Amino acid sequence: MMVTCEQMQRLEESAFLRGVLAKDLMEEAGVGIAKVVQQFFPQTGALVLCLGKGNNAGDALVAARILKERGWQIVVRLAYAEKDFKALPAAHWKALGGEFKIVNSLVELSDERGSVVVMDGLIGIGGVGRGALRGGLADVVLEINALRERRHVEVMALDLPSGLDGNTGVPGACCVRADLTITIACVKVGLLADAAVNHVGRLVVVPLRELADGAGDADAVVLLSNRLLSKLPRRDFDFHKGRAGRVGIVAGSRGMLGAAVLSARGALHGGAGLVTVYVREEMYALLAPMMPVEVMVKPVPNYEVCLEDRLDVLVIGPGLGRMFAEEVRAILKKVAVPVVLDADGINAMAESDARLDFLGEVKARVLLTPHPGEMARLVTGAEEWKCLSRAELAREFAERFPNVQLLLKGSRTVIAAKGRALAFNTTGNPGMASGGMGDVLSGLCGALIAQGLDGYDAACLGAWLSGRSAELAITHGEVSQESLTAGDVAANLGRAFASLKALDF
Ligand SMILES: NC(=O)C1=CN([C@@H]2O[C@H](COP(=O)(O)OP(=O)(O)OC[C@H]3O[C@@H](n4cnc5c(N)ncnc54)[C@H](OP(=O)(O)O)[C@@H]3O)[C@@H](O)[C@H]2O)[C@@H](O)CC1
Ligand SMILES: Nc1ncnc2c1ncn2[C@@H]1O[C@H](COP(=O)(O)OP(=O)(O)O)[C@@H](O)[C@H]1O
Ligand SMILES: [K+]
Repeated sequence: MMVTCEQMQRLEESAFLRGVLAKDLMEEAGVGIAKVVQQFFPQTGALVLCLGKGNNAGDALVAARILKERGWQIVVRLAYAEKDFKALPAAHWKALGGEFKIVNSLVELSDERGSVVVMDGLIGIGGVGRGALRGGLADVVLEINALRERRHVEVMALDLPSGLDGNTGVPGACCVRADLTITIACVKVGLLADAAVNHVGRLVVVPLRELADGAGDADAVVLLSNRLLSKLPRRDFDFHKGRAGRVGIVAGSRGMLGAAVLSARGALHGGAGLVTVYVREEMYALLAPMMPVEVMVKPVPNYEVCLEDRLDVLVIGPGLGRMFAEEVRAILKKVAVPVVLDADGINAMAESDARLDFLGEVKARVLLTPHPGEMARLVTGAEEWKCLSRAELAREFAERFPNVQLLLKGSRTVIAAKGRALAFNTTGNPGMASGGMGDVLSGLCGALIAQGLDGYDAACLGAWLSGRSAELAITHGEVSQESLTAGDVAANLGRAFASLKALDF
């Protein structure tokens, strides 16, 4: 459920009227935040608490109390004097005990060695409608952003990045740039605005039992493991490869053969029963040795031949090049099974004279997976869509093409289909900004469709899993955001499935 800050405050007020205690909510929030920290930062280090005077600071203090017991070194930067704390955070300030360091400025941490994680507990929904940050809060925000930029510390914002308008998502002049935002109970609408993305970063929701339902936008959801897991088919003991599904892949061309390999790896590690990659005869000798041995590589004189095979889904486009556009369009006119249309598959349509009308005439269900550049090519000329946000564009597009499910890629991937809630992915990191990530995703989505999911569910699950895989490659593997490759994402999909089943954040 997505809420405005005012709706969130009303939810809290009605919980208090039912007898729920603010201190219990804060304890539950803090326990959840500590779990999130342990998931994303399995190695302990220095935890720098940046505290305002309200309950947002209280959440941070509860989490810090727990993390201190688990071995984190606590450092505190106060935006106000200690005496200014409201009652609840004041109590948790006392409970934190001694044994921590107070700094007057975060500049003091510029040369701190080891892992440093900053927690922004400056201000949450209490800042709504109060204008730009002032005084001590503004000073600390500037210090956080400077430390993040120069010292490469990780910044976690609690509930909202301080300085962000939680309703519109517009960042104020002083606004925390977080790598991770841990929002409490419900997602505040502003967190999903296009303007907010570089301040929010990875979005995590810590649920609170007593604030679970209520008013808000039910036509939009964020993708969370607890909702996604039920979409993943549970395998019977006598499951076999035929039931796991047959994925056909039309991908790769001279200069871009690796795209076919990455897509096939996405399909294999996504659980497909049988994966067949179709390759032009003249490329066969080059591509076949590059493929994982589990993949069937079929030389064809023309890609339309794939229509003769028994398949459950056809993935078309990764690294296909522009010279087979006619064949792609011919396949789309005849294909009966669901299609995942990516990259040059999308370009093949964008280049046709009919463009969007062509898409409307395709009989099969099509999961379209454009990145923003491919999307722009596809809707060129559709003037009415020029000024829309990513979410609005996805919604309008899905409304116009009922046979299409849209996965619009980006740091905040959105998924839309007619009659379904607009879904915002939460996982992934800037390490994914390198070639081939989308190729893995296309094969992964294909595998999920082959296992019986519809295109919308496959897109939701595929986006979450590929982003989570990128995260796990960094937290549990030997790579950094800089060194992460699409191959790492394919290789870590098993960890991502395990993480989904563990109901990780
Ligand atoms: N209620 C609960 O039980 C639960 C609450 N929860 C948590 O509490 C958070 C809300 O806490 P909150 O209401 O205490 O407000 P919070 O955001 O900490 O700060 C408000 C303070 O900031 C100040 N201030 C405001 N604007 C300013 C400006 N522009 N520039 C400078 N200062 C400004 C203002 O000071 P004033 O100006 O009034 O003196 C005020 O004292 C919520 O986001 C969530 O994290 C969860 O644990 C769930 C249970
Ligand atoms: N900063 C980021 N945060 C999260 N996910 C990202 C980020 N950058 C890229 N991605 C994801 O990586 C993938 C890139 O896909 P795409 O651009 O099609 O790659 P390619 O065409 O090279 O295979 C998409 O799933 C996208 O959502
Ligand atoms: K905050």
